[in-house]
Amino acid sequence: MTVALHPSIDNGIKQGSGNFAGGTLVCKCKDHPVKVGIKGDVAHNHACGCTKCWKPPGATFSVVAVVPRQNVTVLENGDKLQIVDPSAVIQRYACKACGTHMYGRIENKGHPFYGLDFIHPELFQEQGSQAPQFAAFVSSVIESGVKPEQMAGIRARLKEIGLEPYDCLSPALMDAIATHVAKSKAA
Ligand SMILES: N[C@@H](CCC(=O)N[C@@H](CS)C(=O)NCC(=O)O)C(=O)O
Ligand SMILES: [Zn+2]
Ligand SMILES: [Zn+2]
Repeated sequence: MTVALHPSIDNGIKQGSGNFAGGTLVCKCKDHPVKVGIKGDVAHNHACGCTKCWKPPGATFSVVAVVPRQNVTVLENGDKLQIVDPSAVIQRYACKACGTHMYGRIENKGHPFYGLDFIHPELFQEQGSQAPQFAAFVSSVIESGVKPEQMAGIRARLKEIGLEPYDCLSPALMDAIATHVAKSKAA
């Protein structure tokens, strides 16, 4: 049986249109859903295996991307949002009723990713946003109950659908973080 990763990638990666103008993220509530407007396309879309990123029921991975924080606007029913863990680096705003994470924000101005919000593109009501590019924090799925002996199959399946598996972030993002740290130390 094929390993289930996430419903939006299990049947193969659907490429983005390349000119996604933005759209609206909608939570899973039937009544009064939270709606969040996003300007422009997402960047660095990826599968994340960490325990903190929101996943739909049954998924092993989250699918998460970033957008500039000024491109994120709560449009409707923002009173239903609450921060999941105020002590986390990424403050994830989730719907109190259905649990869906609508956006995650970094408030530490010294953080390498300050200025970028984390969102889940599967919540767009529109099609065409950037496709996932790689898989991050793959070994972390073990913390959610995946057996270590399942990891070879999971990594093989990620590669099969075109997502290179990494146990932290991709080399490009790890280099960006290290560059930020080096510059902060030099300053
Ligand atoms: N192994 C840990 C990794 C958690 C982690 O470091 N997640 C990354 C990727 S989302 C991160 O940047 N976390 C910051 C945060 O969650 O606030 C877990 O699965 O809980
Ligand atoms: Zn909801
Ligand atoms: Zn994560």
